[in-house]
Amino acid sequence: MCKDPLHHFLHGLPKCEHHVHLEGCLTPELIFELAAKNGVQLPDPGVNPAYASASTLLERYRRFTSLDDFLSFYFEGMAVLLTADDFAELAWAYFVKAHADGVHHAEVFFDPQVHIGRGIPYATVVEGFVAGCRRAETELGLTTRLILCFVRHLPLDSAAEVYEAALAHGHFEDRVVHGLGSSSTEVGPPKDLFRPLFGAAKERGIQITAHAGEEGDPSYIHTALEMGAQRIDHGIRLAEDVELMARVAREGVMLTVCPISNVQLRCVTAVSELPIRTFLDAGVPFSLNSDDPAYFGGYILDNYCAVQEAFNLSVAEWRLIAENSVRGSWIEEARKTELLQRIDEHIRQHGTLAN
Ligand SMILES: Nc1ncnc2[nH]cnc12
Ligand SMILES: [Zn+2]
Repeated sequence: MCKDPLHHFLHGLPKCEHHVHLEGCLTPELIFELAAKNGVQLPDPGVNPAYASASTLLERYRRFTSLDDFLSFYFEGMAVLLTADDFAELAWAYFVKAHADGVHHAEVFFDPQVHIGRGIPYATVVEGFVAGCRRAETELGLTTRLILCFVRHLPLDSAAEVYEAALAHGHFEDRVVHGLGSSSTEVGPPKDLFRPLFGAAKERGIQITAHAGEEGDPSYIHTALEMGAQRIDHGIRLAEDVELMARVAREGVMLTVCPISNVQLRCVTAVSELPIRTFLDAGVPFSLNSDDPAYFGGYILDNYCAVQEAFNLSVAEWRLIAENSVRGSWIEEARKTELLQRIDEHIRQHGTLAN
């Protein structure tokens, strides 16, 4: 728990999370547990000593050197997920944590291409994650949205295959899958790799978001917007291009910022280096998120607290962040109104105590 006097206020502040990878909620304990249950061979600790135990794996997670260094563990870890129940258990574990942190609405990413690549059918992955979402809605009162991420380290054909699978199952029409994203390694693959798929999706009215400007320079953000992205995941390097930043503010494009992730992956050396103040001053809407909480050692409330400790924001600024998180969510107007009222009530009850 953080020491800031605003901790209690931040805990109860109604939150929306828009940037969390369900596979990034796989803790070392669950990796070892599922590997044993499913008879999956983890990497040989003789070759990679990090895999000696759950605690050595966790220690290794504190020493990521880059996005790609993290991704190698992230893609290795998810190999233990085999059955629909495994995916459901993973999603449920995240929602329980998120609910305890004051999340009311969660939009969650998943990477079907990677699971298909290791022989798990698309339908099994979605069945499990949807079961976790439905349980969170029924038992915790959350609203949830599943966002299918294309991964940039695999060929366009494999992204097209999952897009076709989602279409064939009617998952966009039925709102089982609410939108598309793109993630994985940033600098290297063509910036506009998913242009044909995003173009086709846009014509069908499917929502689009894209990881950009995490390690890559602002031109990655520019390209993502040009391809139809309505939100930008991370986007921290936007502050390096004042003109583009003014456009993002003018168009109300929300950034889904992940402060602890950015420190853990060495995009910045401390949360205080993030352009939070710059974005507030420029009118750029953003939400605060956990990205891959099991790997980075912090869920959403830890991220809110880290920002508070670094920037000492006012209650009015927290109101703006919370309200923008609602406005940038892919939910119906009635749900937005309800969440905005909850924020208002929380601030009227606890805001003056926090000041
Ligand atoms: N931080 C991140 N950036 C890009 N792809 C990811 N996949 C999971 N976490 C990611
Ligand atoms: Zn991410």
